[in-house]
Amino acid sequence: MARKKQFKAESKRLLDLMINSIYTHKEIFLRELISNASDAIDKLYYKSLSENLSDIDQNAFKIHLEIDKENRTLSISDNGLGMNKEELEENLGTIAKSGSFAFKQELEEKDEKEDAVDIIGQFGVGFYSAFMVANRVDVVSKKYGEETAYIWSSDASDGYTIEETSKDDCGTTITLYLKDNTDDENYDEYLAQYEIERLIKKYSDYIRYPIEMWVEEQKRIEPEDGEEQKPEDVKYETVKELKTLNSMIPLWKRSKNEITKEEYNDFYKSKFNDFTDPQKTIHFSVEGNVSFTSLLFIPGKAPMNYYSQDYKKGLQLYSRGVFIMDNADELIPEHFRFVKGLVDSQDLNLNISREMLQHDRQLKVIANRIEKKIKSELLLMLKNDREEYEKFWNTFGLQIKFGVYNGFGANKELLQDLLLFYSSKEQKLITLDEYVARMEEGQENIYFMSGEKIEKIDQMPAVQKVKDKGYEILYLTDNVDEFVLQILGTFKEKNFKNISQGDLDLDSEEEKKELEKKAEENKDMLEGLKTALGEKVKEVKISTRLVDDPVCLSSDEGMSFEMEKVLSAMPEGNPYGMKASRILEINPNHPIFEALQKVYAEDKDAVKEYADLLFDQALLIEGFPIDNPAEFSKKICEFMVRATK
Ligand SMILES: Nc1ncnc2c1ncn2[C@@H]1O[C@H](COP(=O)(O)OP(=O)(O)OP(=O)(O)O)[C@@H](O)[C@H]1O
Repeated sequence: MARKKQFKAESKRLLDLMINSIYTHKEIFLRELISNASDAIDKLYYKSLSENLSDIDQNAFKIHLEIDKENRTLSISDNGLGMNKEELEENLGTIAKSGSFAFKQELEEKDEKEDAVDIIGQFGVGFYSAFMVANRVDVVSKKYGEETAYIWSSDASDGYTIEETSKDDCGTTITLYLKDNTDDENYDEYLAQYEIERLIKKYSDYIRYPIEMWVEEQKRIEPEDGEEQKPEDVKYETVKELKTLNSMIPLWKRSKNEITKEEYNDFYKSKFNDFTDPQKTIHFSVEGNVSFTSLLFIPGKAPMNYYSQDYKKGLQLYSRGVFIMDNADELIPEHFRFVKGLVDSQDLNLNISREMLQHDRQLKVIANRIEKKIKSELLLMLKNDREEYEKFWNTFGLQIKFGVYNGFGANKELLQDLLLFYSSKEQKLITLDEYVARMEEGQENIYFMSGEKIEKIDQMPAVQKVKDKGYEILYLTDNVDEFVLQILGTFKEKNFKNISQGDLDLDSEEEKKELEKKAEENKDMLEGLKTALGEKVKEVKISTRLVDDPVCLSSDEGMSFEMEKVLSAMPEGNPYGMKASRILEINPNHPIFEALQKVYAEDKDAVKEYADLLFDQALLIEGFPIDNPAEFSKKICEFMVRATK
């Protein structure tokens, strides 16, 4: 009879804690046991290399899973280094004692580089996660090079036993006696082949040794005569076969030039559930204080839920090929939230459950490198493949614009070179850099005009004058555009200038004098128009920005018409009633100006009707609703009738 040894008192408490508190998901027990098996094989592999062992066949290394439904057990076997009696006692009898960690340290002390092995274990607790799903665990182990095998057995509550047993080859078999099902928990699922397959794919797909299991699959029975069969005649048989459940080598660990575009695309589509090929794949490794490999994708299409709260940004995280978490949020900045992909690093500080990262410096370093890499790849695309970049821009440009605006412009320096706006001159999208590079001599500002559509903006009265001067204008059609330019403030020391706001200052000294004279001569009439319009306008003045059109509205610096419209369109409305100032500008070179002068000279009050009509016209041109459309229409008709009398 084996002598029963007791867990130390603290160990018992710790074990209880382990079983009930460390992990959120019971299913990770399999990940932990597979990782241990892989570590054990790594150790034997290392030993065989360093001691030149001829009886070790490296191609035979494997992990084997077995489901026994009758006895409700699941076992995990490896042909790794195994443990002798002392090691079983040390490693499995002492919680938080990691033989694997000690092994790794030993190697490091010997200055043997870590890449010889890729040991996963470090805390010395993973094994006990088995007790989350099992009420008894047997560990049969035989150490390489030793004669005797031992069985360690425990039901967690009442200590453990170690006895001699027999085992042919070196390695370890861990058998879990699954707990009885409860109302909340169905432990039988760990006896289901598909569930085990799913868990291996999810957590242990890139363990570098084959994980095998006998599986039952339905196979079609081919007719003997080889003839075509009708679907209803097709017969199936259940076939048992030994199947390797994991892919072993992660795509990102393979050399870049060996991977085809198709492989990348297929990987992306299956991993991130997309039907469309990614627009861009970025695969890179960084060596240094924090080493990592990253495989990133810019999707070809924005996901359906991209602009909703359901969308979760973040990258998948692997540590030494073991899946740690989905959507590691800190790894990707908000302005690149469309990027999907993963990071694999052995330098991460994981918390004990390996379900979370410690929020530490390493993580920041990785996130920084990723951000820079995405930016530089986008810039390269912009430079070398404009068409591709525009495709990207049409899908995710809005996100970049929000990125500039958000956080009071904290990321504007990083993102400003990625911006595109429509150019009046080129009639296509251009960068701010391109705009500035071809500014006319003496041109001080980067001109822009906002509106609903390019064609509409192009028709706006104020646009003509700037165009006539030979200056390029950026046409802004997204709500966020003006806010973006406002937060940028300047670009390459050039100011942004809204051509419907403030003084454009495009006239020569002579022209200015001429206009001042006209304003002085018509001072009374302009005041009369202002009085007629009352509070609706801040001022009525002679325009310096109109060429062919009779009137336009302009605003002071500060709030622009476009911003007012954006605020009013917000779900909560424009709560503070913030409005752009309205200045009615009249073209002194338009026949309407002469007509006004004439009417004013004959009957000062008659000018009021003209004032209302002109103001309503200006509102309509600017895309604002008018107060009284019926009245407007009536007046137009009256004028038309009058004109024919
Ligand atoms: N299949 C196995 N073959 C050989 N040794 C094993 C096996 N499983 C566990 N061990 C030994 O038991 C120790 C404790 O395992 P446990 O899973 O609790 O911790 P760990 O793997 O070292 O660290 P972590 O908590 O990070 O997983 C391991 O370090 C290893 O020395």
